[in-house]
Amino acid sequence: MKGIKFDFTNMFYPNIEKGIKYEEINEYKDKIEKIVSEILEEEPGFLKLPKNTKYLDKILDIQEWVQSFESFVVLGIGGSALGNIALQTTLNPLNYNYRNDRKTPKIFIVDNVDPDFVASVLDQIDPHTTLFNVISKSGTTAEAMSNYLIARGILESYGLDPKKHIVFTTDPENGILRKIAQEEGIETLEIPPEVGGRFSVLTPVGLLSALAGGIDIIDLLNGAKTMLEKVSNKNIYENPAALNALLHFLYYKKGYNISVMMPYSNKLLLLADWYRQLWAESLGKKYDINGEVVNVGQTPVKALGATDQHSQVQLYNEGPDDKIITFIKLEKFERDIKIPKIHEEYSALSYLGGKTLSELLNTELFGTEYALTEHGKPNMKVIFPEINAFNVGQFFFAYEFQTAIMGKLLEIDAYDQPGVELGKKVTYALMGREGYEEFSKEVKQKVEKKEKFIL
Ligand SMILES: O=P(O)(O)OC[C@H]1O[C@H](O)[C@H](O)[C@@H](O)[C@@H]1O
Repeated sequence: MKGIKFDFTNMFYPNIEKGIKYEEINEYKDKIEKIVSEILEEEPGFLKLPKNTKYLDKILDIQEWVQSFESFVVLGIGGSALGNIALQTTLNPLNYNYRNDRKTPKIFIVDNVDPDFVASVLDQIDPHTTLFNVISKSGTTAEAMSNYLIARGILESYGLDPKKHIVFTTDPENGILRKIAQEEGIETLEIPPEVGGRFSVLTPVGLLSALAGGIDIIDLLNGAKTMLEKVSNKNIYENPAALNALLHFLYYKKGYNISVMMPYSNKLLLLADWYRQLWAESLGKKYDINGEVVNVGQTPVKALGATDQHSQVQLYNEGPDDKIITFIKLEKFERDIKIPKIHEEYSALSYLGGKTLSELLNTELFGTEYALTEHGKPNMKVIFPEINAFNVGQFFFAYEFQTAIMGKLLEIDAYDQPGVELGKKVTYALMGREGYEEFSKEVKQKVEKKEKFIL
């Protein structure tokens, strides 16, 4: 069958000595059935996306305009950037201005306020031929807003009409971007109110820059749609998202607090960055749904094969039993390189001659998998037959669904992120935002009173 596959072989006992036993899975069979039914019934926002053509139509309507620019610059952060970055690095890695005989803009994603970084992007674009896509669900995030103000300032300094160079992606009603759009007639795409940032890659948040970069967004959504069918299966043994969630949950209960995602493909690497936000913000929670303090969560970590074999794998093999490793394997690379048969006289080199790099890389993956298993460390694999929009759409959707299930298993709200508020509030206060005067004083006093220890 077409699409990605999940290989759980090395998660189970006796392949892994301390591995999960089938009896443990069986105990949760009914619970998983109930959870999957509940999610399908509750239909959290992201669930509706693969079938919703409303947003797709709107984006396709402006395709020609969007692709008439030379540069397309996303200004957003967190859920308003990580999916975009993953899509571009995975499916538009060369980011050419000319691709498949069709002119598509070069995509830049500015997801920080590091002045050196922002300036380096601005150095590369010509405002006359640039479209800025300001993405913010809330329409208040300081990083996205300051970069918007900078972009707008530049446009105005060139005497360019912001309406012709800016498109907003934001909530249909709330936030300052929506207000500006209404007052000034700036083209604006909607983020469905019920879809949170980290679940929004398949909304206009991710789709517009994807389309701009020449990615087949219809295939992307088709992939998500087929995965929705697959993960709607209530039988734990036939539902990869459910089985993956349950395995992560059962290991978590045994002290496996870390989930490493390790693609053996540079193009697929940043799927792991997208996953980090999804898993961390959705599941890292102080309170459960009943308001009890639980302090749960599993720390997502990103690694790259084979690079990190020479940096992290020592720890993964011999360190504490606290990690689950998910490899991402690519079966068919877009290109391959044959290693020349030079130095046949040295056996330390001659074994490589005549092989391909993809053969070497996937053999290394096999070696790492084998070693981890021998060391008794649980590991699994997501297999991409090849990199295409369909498979990437499947991946996004499977992990979103898995996160929803894990949230229910942990009995927490997987869709909020109250833990990020305090830091934001402090920034607002210290940057002088109206209404934060008292809080600013409070913060300064608290910091002053601290016994300092600076070396
Ligand atoms: O899209 P925005 O409203 O600008 O939010 C961007 C990001 O900001 C916050 O800090 C949240 O923790 C993220 O979940 C969110 O994706």
